[in-house]
Amino acid sequence: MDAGGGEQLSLAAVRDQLIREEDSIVFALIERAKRPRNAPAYSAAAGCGSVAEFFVREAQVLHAKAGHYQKPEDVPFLSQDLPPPVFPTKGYPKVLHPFASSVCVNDAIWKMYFNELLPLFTADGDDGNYAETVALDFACLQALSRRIHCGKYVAEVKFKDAPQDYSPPIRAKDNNALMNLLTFTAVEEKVKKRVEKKARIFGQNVTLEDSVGKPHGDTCDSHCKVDPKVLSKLYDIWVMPLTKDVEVEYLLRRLN
Ligand SMILES: C=C(O[C@@H]1C=C(C(=O)O)C=C[C@H]1O)C(=O)O
Repeated sequence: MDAGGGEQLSLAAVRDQLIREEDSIVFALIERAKRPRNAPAYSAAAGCGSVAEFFVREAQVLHAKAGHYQKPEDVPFLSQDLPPPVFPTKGYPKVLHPFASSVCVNDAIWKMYFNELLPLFTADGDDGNYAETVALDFACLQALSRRIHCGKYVAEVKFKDAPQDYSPPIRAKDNNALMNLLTFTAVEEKVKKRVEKKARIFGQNVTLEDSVGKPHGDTCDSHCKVDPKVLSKLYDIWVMPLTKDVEVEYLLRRLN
């Protein structure tokens, strides 16, 4: 994470990075929405997995060889053993507890994405473009996973800022108390509103005839490439809760 790459890891810097990750998620969903659902890409073929599983496994091998998956927020899907990088990698400052690399909620992200989210923002249908479709899915999965696993940095900063508050529930393994401590409802409300607005702005059709001062409200949402409400729902019921699960998971091991 860029915010984790500098000398000072601060909550403001990590939150700035999360805001930047929103752009990647909104754009990835907009790209995927170009294609219909294309359900056959997700059903297992005889003897092997689906096109989507095949693509993700093979793409991750290539990414790993190129030097990806070295940072704690870059976590592969499908519990895959990956090859080492072919080229020397720069390394990253070790600002997190060593256990950070084993905190992973990608199984939940995978299920959420294919079972719940995809039907909300893709049109019914099958245009046969499965290779392109699963490449777009991979981009969505990676963007979501990266954002959610940045929760490790959030947790580290919160712990460092108030070890006296976090240490007792960590020692007591009190998940609920930790969840309450790390939750900032006002911040979450802003996040939901901002991603909805980003979907509205990034997903509009841009034409040279656009009139200045045209309203960008709910009235034009039906023309957006991804329904802005889907973005706020995605963050509300999946992205933020999973980020907080990562935070709790990280904190529970912070004193080991
Ligand atoms: C990530 C944070 O922790 C929690 C999760 C949030 C999120 O996923 O956007 C926002 C606020 C907090 O409830 C944070 O405090 O910034």
